[in-house]
Amino acid sequence: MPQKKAIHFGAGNIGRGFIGPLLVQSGYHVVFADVDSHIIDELNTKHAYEVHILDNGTDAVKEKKERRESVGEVSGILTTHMDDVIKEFEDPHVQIVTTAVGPPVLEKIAPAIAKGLQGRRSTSGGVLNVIACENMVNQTKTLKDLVTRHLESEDRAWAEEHVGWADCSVDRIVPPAQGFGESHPLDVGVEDFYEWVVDEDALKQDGEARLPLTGMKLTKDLEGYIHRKLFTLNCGHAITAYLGYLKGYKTVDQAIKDAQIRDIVKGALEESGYALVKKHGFKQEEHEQYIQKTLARFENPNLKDDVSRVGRQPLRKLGRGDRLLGPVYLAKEYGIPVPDLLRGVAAAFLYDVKDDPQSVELQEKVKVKGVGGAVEEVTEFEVGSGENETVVKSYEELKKWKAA
Ligand SMILES: NC(=O)c1ccc[n+]([C@@H]2O[C@H](COP(=O)([O-])OP(=O)(O)OC[C@H]3O[C@@H](n4cnc5c(N)ncnc54)[C@H](O)[C@@H]3O)[C@@H](O)[C@H]2O)c1
Ligand SMILES: O=P(O)(O)OC[C@@H](O)[C@@H](O)[C@H](O)[C@H](O)CO
Repeated sequence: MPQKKAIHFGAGNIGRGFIGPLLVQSGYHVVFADVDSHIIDELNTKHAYEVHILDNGTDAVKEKKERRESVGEVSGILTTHMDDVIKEFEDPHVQIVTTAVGPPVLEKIAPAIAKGLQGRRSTSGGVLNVIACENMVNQTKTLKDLVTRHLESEDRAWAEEHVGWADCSVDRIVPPAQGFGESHPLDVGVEDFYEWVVDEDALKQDGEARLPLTGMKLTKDLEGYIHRKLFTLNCGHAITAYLGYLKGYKTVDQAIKDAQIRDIVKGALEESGYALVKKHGFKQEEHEQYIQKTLARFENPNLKDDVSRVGRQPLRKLGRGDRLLGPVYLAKEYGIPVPDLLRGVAAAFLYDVKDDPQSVELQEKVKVKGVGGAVEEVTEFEVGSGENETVVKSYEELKKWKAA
């Protein structure tokens, strides 16, 4: 039987280090679609690479042990070559389309996906599931809306019947590849832990295209999983990065070892945790273990994860439903005080990195409107409100860390 295929947009860290390998383990040939011609050329020359699992167990660290997994059955196309994209979508062996390009890039790949779906319809292609693996709530629904704008009504009707659009929660820390040598540009280093949870009800389950894949969990309660991950792992990660930046640390593991930073991060995760337990009915004890496990993941020294990667795009991270304000607003619903979460929000306003356009934009807002005004605009907590005042006070306190 000919091999089933997957198209994955974004041959970056999470694409090569997590989603691609799980698709391959599940028997798919993975066609990576990216704008990076160097990576695409390498994929089409080597058709294989290695994932280095940078275990953070004590012995492994001492002995610099690492496990490796070989990933074969991969190739690449450029998203700028529309004919190649359409040809892949027309291939009846393609059953799943995944993405890991970053939330702001979804609108850029939407026209290519729309053209691909038009081609698939015109060649009477079968059922397809699309899963966007981006760190945001409703990422695949967002992609569906963006793609639908490029479809005529008959194509839309076909897509409603033939395409499943499933949101998900995707979790594995994958920093940019480092130290594998110039002759291994596709290799990537990852942590051992992973979790990929997909909204079961949104999938089109049909014949060969049936899911889950190896390593994928299906759920009917995706909101609980995505909130737990985004408001714990990503929340703590972002606060560690912003506070780490203020103290001049380069990596997340260095920052989380600092007692002052750890106290704030732990406090923030406890505040967020009380809200998550109330909202989703998690068991308090199990959630505390989840927090402990999360902090241990940040400590992994082998990942060497740069605070600038984790802190990237602060305005996105300060979005109303995202990792910082999401738990703040959730806690507010239950009257839970959130001083450490608001310290984390304040730290984001101090993140001043010239080659990050969102950091530059945020600093400009602070310059033009003052801290309180900028906080009001971004967080929707009005000047004079308790939350706004707490963020401004924390901002002034944390500013001294930078000066020190
Ligand atoms: N790295 C992680 O630890 C991790 C974990 C979970 C989720 N995520 C999420 O996965 C997504 C990707 O993150 P990453 O760390 O892999 O980033 P990355 O920068 O390593 O990878 C993104 C890839 O998308 C490609 N790309 C950019 N524009 C494109 C376009 N127009 N068409 C096709 N490809 C394009 C880039 O060339 C790059 O290869 C983000 O949404 C992130 O939040 C990352
Ligand atoms: O990818 P971002 O910018 O949304 O967030 C940065 C990190 O927190 C993130 O990539 C984590 O490493 C990942 O979410 C772990 O599953």
